[in-house]
Amino acid sequence: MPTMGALHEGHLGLVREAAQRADRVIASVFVNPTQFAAHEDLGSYPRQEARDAELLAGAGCHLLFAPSVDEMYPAGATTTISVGGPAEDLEGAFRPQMFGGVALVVSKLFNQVQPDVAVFGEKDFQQLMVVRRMVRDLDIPVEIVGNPTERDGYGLALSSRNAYLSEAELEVARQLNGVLAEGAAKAGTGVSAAVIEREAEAALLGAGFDSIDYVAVRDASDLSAFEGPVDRPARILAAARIGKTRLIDNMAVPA
Ligand SMILES: Nc1ncnc2c1ncn2[C@@H]1O[C@H](COP(=O)(O)OP(=O)(O)OP(=O)(O)O)[C@@H](O)[C@H]1O
Ligand SMILES: CC(C)(CO)[C@@H](O)C(=O)[O-]
Ligand code: BAL
Repeated sequence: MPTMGALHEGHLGLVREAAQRADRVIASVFVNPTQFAAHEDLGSYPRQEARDAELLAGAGCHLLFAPSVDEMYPAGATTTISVGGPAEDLEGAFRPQMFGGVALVVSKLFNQVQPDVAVFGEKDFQQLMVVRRMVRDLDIPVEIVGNPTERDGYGLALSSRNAYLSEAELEVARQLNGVLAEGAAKAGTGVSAAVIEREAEAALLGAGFDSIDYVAVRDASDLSAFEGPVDRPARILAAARIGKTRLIDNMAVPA
C-alpha cells in the first residue's frame, strides 16, 4: 500500500482492504520527489510520520516502510519509466512529470517489497489505470486492487491536500462532488460528453473555484474520449483549483 503519508480514513480503508486479502500488510510513506514539478508543493506537503505509524498500526498494518530520499534514489540512478497510453492526458497534461515519477517509485516499491497484492484508491482514478497498465506491460507479478473513494459527510473526497483549505475554501471544495454527480446524471439523457464537461466547468466556477484544469467524461476502461453522447460505461474526472490548492475527484458514469 504505497502512500505519501499525512494519512486519513481514505488510506486506512486501503489498509483494511489489504488486510482482507493478505496475511501481512506493508504500507510505505514516502513523499516522492520525482512526481513533483519544481513549482509544486513538495516542500510544504504535510508530513506527520509518528501519527501515520500509529494510525497504520491501529488499522491492521504490520510494517511501515518510510525510506529517505537518498535510500530511494541513490546518487547515479538514471532509469526512467514512461507508461504512455492512459498517462498521457488529464493529470499527465497538467502535471507532465507526475506519472513518470509515480511509475518509477511504484515499480521500485514493488521490487523492494515483492507484494502479492497492491491496493490503490479510486480517488486517483487515472493513477490506478496507469499502475495497472505498467504492471501489465512490464509483467510485474502483482494484483492491483482499486478501492472506492472515502468522502466526508458533505461528499468531499478525503485528501491530504484538504489540510491546505481555509474554512471558506472548504465550503467551495465541498461542491465539487455534487457538480460531478450532476454531470454523471446527464450522461444517461443523450447529452454529449463535451456539453456535460462545459456545463460542469461553468458550475464549478459559479461555485467559487478559481480555475479549472479539466472536467472530462471518459471511457471507464481506457480513459479514451467520447465523440458524442456517452454510450459506454464512463467516468467523469475533474481537477480544479481554489487559491493555492489543487483538488481532484472523479466518479462512475453509468452507460
Ligand atoms: N479519499 C480516498 N479514498 C480512497 N483512497 C484514497 C483517498 N485518498 C487517497 N487515497 C489513496 O491513497 C493512496 C495514497 O494517496 P496519497 O498519499 O497521495 O493521499 P491523498 O490524500 O490522495 O493525497 P494528495 O492530497 O496527495 O492527493 C493512493 O492510492 C490514493 O488513491
Ligand atoms: C502512489 C503514490 C504513493 C506514489 O508516490 C502517490 O502517487 C500517491 O500517494 O497516490
Ligand atoms: N495523490 C496522488 C499523488 C500526487 O498528487 O502527486
